[in-house]
Amino acid sequence: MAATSATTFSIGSTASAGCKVDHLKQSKAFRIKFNSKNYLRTFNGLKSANSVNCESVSSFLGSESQTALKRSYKGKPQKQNQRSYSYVQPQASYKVAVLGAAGGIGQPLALLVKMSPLVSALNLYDIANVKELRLISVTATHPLSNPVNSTVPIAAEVLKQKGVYDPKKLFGVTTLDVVRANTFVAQKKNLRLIDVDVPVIGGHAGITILPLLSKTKPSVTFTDDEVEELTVRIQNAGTEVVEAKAGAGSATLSMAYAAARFVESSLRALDGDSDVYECAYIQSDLTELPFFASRIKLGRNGVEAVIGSELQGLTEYEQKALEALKPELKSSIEKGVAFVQKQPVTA
Ligand SMILES: NC(=O)c1ccc[n+]([C@@H]2O[C@H](COP(=O)([O-])OP(=O)(O)OC[C@H]3O[C@@H](n4cnc5c(N)ncnc54)[C@H](O)[C@@H]3O)[C@@H](O)[C@H]2O)c1
Ligand SMILES: O=C(O)C[C@H](O)C(=O)O
Repeated sequence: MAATSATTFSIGSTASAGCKVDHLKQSKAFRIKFNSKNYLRTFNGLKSANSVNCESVSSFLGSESQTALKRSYKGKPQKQNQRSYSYVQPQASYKVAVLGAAGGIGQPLALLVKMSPLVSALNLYDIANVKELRLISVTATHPLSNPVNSTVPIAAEVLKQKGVYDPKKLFGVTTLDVVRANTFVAQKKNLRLIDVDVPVIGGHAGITILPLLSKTKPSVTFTDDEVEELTVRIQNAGTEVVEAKAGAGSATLSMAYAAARFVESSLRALDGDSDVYECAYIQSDLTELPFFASRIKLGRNGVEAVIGSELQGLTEYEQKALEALKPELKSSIEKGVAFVQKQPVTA
């Protein structure tokens, strides 16, 4: 298997999940190992919404019928007296690597990932304060480094050059936009945060972040002013933090939370949970753009299906915003691809 250098496409914090076998050579500098013996509650605080209501999906694998997917969305039958949380027997068998682990996001992310009962070993990599760099190979990667709209196409091009690109296993982490959308809507409508689910599509910068407020669960009515105010706040939330920190960096703890949630979802999918959905920025044919964030179904092999139904029946405001974001997202994607093409090819 071709080895991918940690330095090749991690310009910040990246969590690579899914190595059940010993693919990841551990850094001498950091290694944490632990085991879970007992039944533990699922990592509920990080669990994304499930039971997606959708009318159409485009399947990555091309084999699932709509009916089969709809059946899977209904979730597992609830046993009588079953409590609202579920139990898992932790396998504690997955290795996770955090690249950029010494950074503002990497440090709290490592702590949160360590809490997952599905993780048996956490390998932390950084170029800061280590004596030795090692090559690692990865089975799935989650770049969250900005600008995500370009770094994902960059990662795709680099992986293509190395002959190891699998579009089903490359995700740009946009979970923070969903976390923010859920939080702001819950505050505005006086709802319990855990009940709120707002899909966010497009990309991860400014107007390319498009929260689909009309698809909010539970069903909520917004005035036009509320839609405008919430949409703009969600789109500018990253800048809000950057400005509040006044030059001392961007969102760290909220991003660590969001990334840990995405890692947990990926591990649950790898472990066979058939009811795992997240929004992520991926190679996509949902629109004319080659990369696009939308809700996806995660499975053992990465992206199992793209949930296209959420792009149907948009409000006029959302439809206009979708058309408006496309040129900007297209330009960011093209910049990413051009950036790689200008680099000398390395072995
Ligand atoms: N996707 C999102 O929603 C989102 C949200 C917030 C921040 N971000 C982005 O996440 C990235 C990281 O943010 P941060 O606050 O943790 O930054 P940071 O500068 O505190 O940490 C980055 C770490 O990565 C390390 N690093 C750099 N190059 C490396 C390499 N080649 N291999 C291994 N480690 C390397 C650095 O030494 C540093 O410790 C930034 O690009 C930021 O813009 C994304
Ligand atoms: O890192 C940034 O520039 C902002 C970040 O992407 C965020 O959404 O908080």
